[in-house]
Amino acid sequence: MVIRTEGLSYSFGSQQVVKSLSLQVPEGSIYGFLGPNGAGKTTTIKMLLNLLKTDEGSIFVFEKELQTNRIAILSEIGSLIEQPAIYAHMSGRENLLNRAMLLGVDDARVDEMLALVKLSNAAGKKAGQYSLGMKQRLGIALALLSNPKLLILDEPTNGLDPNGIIEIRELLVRLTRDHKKTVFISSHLLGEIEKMATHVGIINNGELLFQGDIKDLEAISQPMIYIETDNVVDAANLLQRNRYEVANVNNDSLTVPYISKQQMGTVNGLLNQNGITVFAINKQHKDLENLFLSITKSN
Ligand SMILES: Nc1ncnc2c1ncn2[C@@H]1O[C@H](COP(=O)(O)OP(=O)(O)OP(=O)(O)O)[C@@H](O)[C@H]1O
Repeated sequence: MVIRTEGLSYSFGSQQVVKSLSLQVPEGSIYGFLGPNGAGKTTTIKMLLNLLKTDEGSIFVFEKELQTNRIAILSEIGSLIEQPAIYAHMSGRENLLNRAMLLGVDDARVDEMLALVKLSNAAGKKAGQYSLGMKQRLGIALALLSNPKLLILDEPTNGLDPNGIIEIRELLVRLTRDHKKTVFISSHLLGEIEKMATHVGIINNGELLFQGDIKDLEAISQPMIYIETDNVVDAANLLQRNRYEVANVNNDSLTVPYISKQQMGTVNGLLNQNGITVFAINKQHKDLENLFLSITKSN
């Protein structure tokens, strides 16, 4: 494991915000650390980076205990928490050259990193004029300069537009696939993590609710077919008679588990043939809140 924690806990005063976390982050994974705002993600990340001292429990990075191997471990971690430390009056390249000099890294690596994060064309532009997405990518390039094995990113796509999110996602996939990095990324958006993570840890109120392979999460976060109709009662009865598991029944809508496009067509046909008007029918992904409910039920 690249990161392994045991019984990790943290309190701010009397409020315990991280509760006995046992994280397991495999080598080469994109590990999505998922949880709503205030769940304890940033606090956990700060402990992993030795920016906060743990109350209880232990942290192993690259199978070495963090406290007793701080310098060796931290030199192998690149991180981005909150805003990247960027000088607005300097260009992207100057920001990187400046950091390269401080780290004693070869200047050649600066152009390599600019290419990797797709900022070569904007390298001469003042970083203060970059879009939010470009700033985040410059932040990641800065974090990667020293060629760390592990990258820890706290909500790197916060506030980005869809294009900016896609650019970051593609970059992280390239980093693990082509450059053998391990990426630990926090987010409060299930949909975003599902699209790139290989492993997931889900945290709520400081507690780890789920951890495992993304495929295991998919089984729990199964999508639903959302059906809006003029006659919910008849629709529910008809679907149940046909062995569909009806859920979320409201005044004008209900859901059944999604299996395939074909099955969605069959459901639509069944309703229509029985005189039930379907105003809308679509595939609906679970949001984080509904996922919590499913996890709690399946536990
Ligand atoms: N310096 C602090 N002093 C007191 N309480 C704090 C402090 N920092 C965070 N907290 C509290 O700890 C809890 C966890 O916060 P944390 O920032 O770790 O959550 P998060 O999952 O990263 O959420 P967000 O995405 O909103 O940052 C929250 O209830 C927060 O209010």
